Amino acid sequence: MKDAWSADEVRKAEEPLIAAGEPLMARAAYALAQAVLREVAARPVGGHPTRRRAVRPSGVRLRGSLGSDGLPGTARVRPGRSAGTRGDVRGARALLLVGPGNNGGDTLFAGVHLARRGMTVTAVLASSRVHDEGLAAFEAAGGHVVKLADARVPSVVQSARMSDVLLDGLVGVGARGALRPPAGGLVRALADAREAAGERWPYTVAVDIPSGIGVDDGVVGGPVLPADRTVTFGALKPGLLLPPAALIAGEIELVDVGFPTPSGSDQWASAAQRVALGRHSMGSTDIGSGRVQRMEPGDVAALWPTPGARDHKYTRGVVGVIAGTSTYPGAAVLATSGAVRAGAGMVRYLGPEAVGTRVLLARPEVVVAGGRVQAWVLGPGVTPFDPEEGPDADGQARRIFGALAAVTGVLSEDVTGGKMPAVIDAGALTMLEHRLPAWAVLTPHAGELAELLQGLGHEVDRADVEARPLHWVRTAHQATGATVLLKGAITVVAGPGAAYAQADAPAWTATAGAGDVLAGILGTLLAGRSAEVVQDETLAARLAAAAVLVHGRAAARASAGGPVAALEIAHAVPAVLAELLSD
Ligand SMILES: NC(=O)C1=CN([C@@H]2O[C@H](COP(=O)(O)OP(=O)(O)OC[C@H]3O[C@@H](n4cnc5c(N)ncnc54)[C@H](O)[C@@H]3O)[C@@H](O)[C@H]2O)[C@@H](O)CC1
Ligand SMILES: Nc1ncnc2c1ncn2[C@@H]1O[C@H](COP(=O)(O)OP(=O)(O)O)[C@@H](O)[C@H]1O
Ligand SMILES: [K+]
Repeated sequence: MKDAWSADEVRKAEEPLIAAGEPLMARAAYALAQAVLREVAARPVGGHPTRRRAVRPSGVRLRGSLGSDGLPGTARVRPGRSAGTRGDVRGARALLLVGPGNNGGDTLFAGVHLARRGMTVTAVLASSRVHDEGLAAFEAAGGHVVKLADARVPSVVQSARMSDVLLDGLVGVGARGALRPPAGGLVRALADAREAAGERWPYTVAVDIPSGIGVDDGVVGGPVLPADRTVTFGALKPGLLLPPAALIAGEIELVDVGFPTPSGSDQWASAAQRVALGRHSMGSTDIGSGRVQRMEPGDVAALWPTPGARDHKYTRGVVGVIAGTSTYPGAAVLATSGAVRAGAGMVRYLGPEAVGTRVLLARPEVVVAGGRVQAWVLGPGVTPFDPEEGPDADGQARRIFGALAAVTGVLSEDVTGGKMPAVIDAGALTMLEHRLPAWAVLTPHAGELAELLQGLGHEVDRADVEARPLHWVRTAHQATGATVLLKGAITVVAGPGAAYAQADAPAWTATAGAGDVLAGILGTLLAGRSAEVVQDETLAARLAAAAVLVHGRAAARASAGGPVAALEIAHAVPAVLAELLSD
C-alpha cells in the first residue's frame, strides 16, 4: 500500500527530528541532486535526445557566463562540453526556481551538489526572502543567482529553454492556495512555453511537490509547471496521488529522510498483515482523515476471496445482477461477464427475458432466475426515469428498488432476507431515497457524481467534480453514508476513515461498457466477503480499491498498448488474478 500523508502529518513527523538536529534538508538535497545527476548523466552528448537546444546550430555551446540581464544562456562561450561519457555532467545546465521557504532551501543545497559536479547552475530567486544558509552555500559553490524582481520573465523562460534540467523549488508543503505573484506569473509563462515546446523542454524536476498543487487534495487551482519527476521527501503527499495534480507530477520518487515511522513499506506491510489476519483495524482511528492511500498489486491477495477445499458455490458468494434493458442489453452481458470472470461462486441475472437470453448466449454459467444472493450489482444499462423507455425499464426499476431495500434494510421482508452489500451504478444512482450504509458502493463517473450531488442540494457540475474529485467524493460519502467510487483516469474511493486513489488503467480503458465490467468485478468481491463487509464498515472501500486495481490491470493486459474492448477487460481478469494471487 502506498500511503500519502497530509502536510500537517508531515510537519508533525519532522518536528522531533528537526529538534534533534537531524540533517533533513541535507538528506533531501542530496537525494534531489542525485536524481538530477542520474538523469543528466544518462543523456547522450548534447542533452535531451529530442531537444534541439543543447547543441546550437553553430556547434557553439552556451555555458557558464551571464548575459546583460543576469541570466545565463545569452552569451556564447567556448564550444563543446565534455558531457557524453556516462556520469559526466560537466557543462550541463540547471535552472533552479527558488521560493522563500525550506523547499527553496532544499533546491539551493541540491544546486550546491550539481555545481560541485561541474554543472552550470543558476538560481532564480522568486522572493526577496530566501533560505540564507542555502543561498550562501550555493554562491560559495559557484552557483549563479538572479532575482526575479530584476529579471524579466521572458528572459527567465528563454534561459529555461536553454537548460538541460529545471528544478521547481518554489513552494512545498508550506504552500497555501494557488501560486501568488511573482512566482505564479513565472510559472504560468514557463508552463505555456513548455506546452509550446512539446518534447523540446528541459527535464523538469519538482522538489517535494509541483509548486502550486493542493498538497492535501491534488487541486490545481492556478499555474503549475508539469514535472517529469517529483522527488518527494519523507512521505508521499495526497496531491501526488490524486487527480488532477497527480497527472502532472511525473514519476514520483520518495526519499527517506529518516521519519520515525517508515514512510512506505514497513508500516504498510504491517497494515497488510492485519488485513491478512482478518483484523480489519484500518479504520478512522488508524488512518488520519487527511491520508490518501494507493493499493498496490501485492495487497490484493489478502483481500480477494480465494476458495478453499471446503468451499462450494454458495459459500463462495452469489452475485445478483440487475442490469440492462432491451435498449441496453450489452450492459447486462458486460456486468455479468465481469462478475463471472472475477470468480463468483454463482451469478444470477434478473431482467427482461430477451436480455436474459443474450446474457446466456455470452455466459452460459449465469443463472437467469431469482434466488438468494450475497451481493447486488444494480443499475448498469438501466434508465429508470426515461419516458422513451418501455416497460423493460420500469420492470428493472422495480427490481432495483426491491434490492435497494435489502441493502439498506428499510424493509424487513425483502427479496433476499437480509442486509447485504451492493454496487450501485449508472441508473440505480438516480434511485436513492434513503441514507445508505458503507457496504453500499456507489460507482459514478464525474457526470453522474455531479448529478447525485445536485440532488443532494450542491451546486456542482462535471467540471467541478473533475477539479476537486477528493472533495466531492468525500462530500458524497458523508451525505449518503455509502462508500463512493469515482471512476476516471485516476479512480478515487472514499469510505469511512479512508480514501484511495488508483491509477492502474491505460487511457484506452475510457470506452463504453468498461464501467459495467468494473461493477461486475466489484460485485464478486462484495459477494465473496459479504458477511464481513456488513460487519466492518471500512472493508467495502478496500475491496472497491482492489476491484479498481484488478480492472485496471486487466484493461492494461487486454490493451497491450492498443485499443481495448470492454468485454476483453473481463476476459483478461482471470490471468491478472492468477498472477496477483500466486505472488
Ligand atoms: N518534511 C520533511 O521531512 C522535509 C521538508 N523539507 C522541505 O521543506 C518544505 C516545507 O518548507 P516550508 O515550511 O518552509 O514551506 P515552503 O518551502 O513550502 O514555503 C512556504 C512559504 O512559501 C510562501 N508561500 C506559501 N504559499 C504560497 C503561494 N501560494 N504562492 C507563493 N508563495 C507562497 C510563504 O511565504 C511560505 O512561508 C518541504 O516541502 C520540503 O521541501 C526538507 O527541507 C527536508 C525534509
Ligand atoms: N483516461 C482514462 N484512463 C484510464 N481509465 C479511464 C479513463 N477514463 C475513464 N477510465 C475508466 O474507464 C471506465 C469507464 O467507465 P464508465 O464511464 O462507467 O463507462 P460505461 O458506463 O460505459 O461502462 C472506468 O473504469 C474509468 O475509471
Ligand atoms: K516545489
